[in-house]
Amino acid sequence: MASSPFMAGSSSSTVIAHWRDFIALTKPRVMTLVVFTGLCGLLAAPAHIHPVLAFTAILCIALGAGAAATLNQWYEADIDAKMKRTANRPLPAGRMDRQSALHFGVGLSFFSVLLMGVATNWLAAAVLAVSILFYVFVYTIWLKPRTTQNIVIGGAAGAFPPVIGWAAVTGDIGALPVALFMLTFFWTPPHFWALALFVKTDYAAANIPMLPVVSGEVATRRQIWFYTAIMAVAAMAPVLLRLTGLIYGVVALLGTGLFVVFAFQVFRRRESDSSRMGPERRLFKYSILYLFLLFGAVVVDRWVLA
Ligand code: HEM
Ligand SMILES: CC(C)=CCC/C(C)=C/CC/C(C)=C/COP(=O)(O)OP(=O)(O)O
Repeated sequence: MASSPFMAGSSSSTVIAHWRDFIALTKPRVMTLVVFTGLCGLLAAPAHIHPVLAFTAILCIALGAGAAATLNQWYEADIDAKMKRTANRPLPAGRMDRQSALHFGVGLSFFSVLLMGVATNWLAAAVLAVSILFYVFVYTIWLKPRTTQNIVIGGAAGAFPPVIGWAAVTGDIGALPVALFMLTFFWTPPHFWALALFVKTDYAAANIPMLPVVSGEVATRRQIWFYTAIMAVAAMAPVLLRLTGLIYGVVALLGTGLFVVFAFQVFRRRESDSSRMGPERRLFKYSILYLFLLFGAVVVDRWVLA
């Protein structure tokens, strides 16, 4: 126990971490969807970019998101140690010292933003910087330990990638990436609170004021339903505003319809069901597929109907 590097005297004790632990710090599974939404923002833009520059822009989004995730874990090592889901991460498990994680996170942040600026443009680099800073300072450090609305406001960080992808190609920010930002922004509460309903005890153990812990399950189910309704409007907005075409319209209508059904099942249930496929788990898993589908449809729409 005394050798756990984030505990007493942690910053001076050095553990030689395996490269796999550095990868783990970047939360690669979560980042697949972050990178995908960034890629779709880039591919939906009405401009051409050299494939090498496009690849570099997406790499920068991946590295920036990974840097933000690393700094989140650097800051939260003690919290992660208290939750079953996160206790085996490199820092709480003692496979890496905090200083290495800090250097890695800060270095990657600067590298991703500077490379983005040099390779594409400084607007894309600035938005990337804002999303990293937002995730680390606004969400992780400021809101997460303080308010049940932490993920609503803090979730904005995860909604920036389509804006960054678009800006990397065009040098500006159009109506479509703003609409995609809104979609991801209002998608985040049902995505996260569905999960929080079945890992509630974890957050209670770590003393994090997540909505189900503080306000209870009924209030959480109501809020999931509320944000799903707004998300449904945001999902249909691109086609109603003629920013996308019919392919997106059909995918968004069917996909959102199913989302609404699953969210309603979560809303109607009064007691928790932590079975393998209870409504909360189903909504959480579907939320991920849903965002992949809608963002993919934006690109198919643009390339097929172009
Ligand atoms: C404040 C906002 C968000 C919070 C608090 C949140 C929280 C979580 C948590 C706790 C998990 C469980 C997996 C893990 O242990 O790491 C998860 C999974 C996931 N999240 Fe989110 N999320 C947020 C926003 C996003 C955004 C913006 C995206 C992508 C656009 C995203 C994509 C995913 C994906 C793909 C998974 C599944 C990963 C896997 O398969 O293990 N999340 N999220
Ligand atoms: C380009 C760029 C910087 C993108 C950032 C993307 C971003 C903010 C994604 C948020 C996703 C995420 C893993 C939240 C976890 O919340 P948590 O850290 O509270 O979860 P935990 O309990 O698993 O630590």
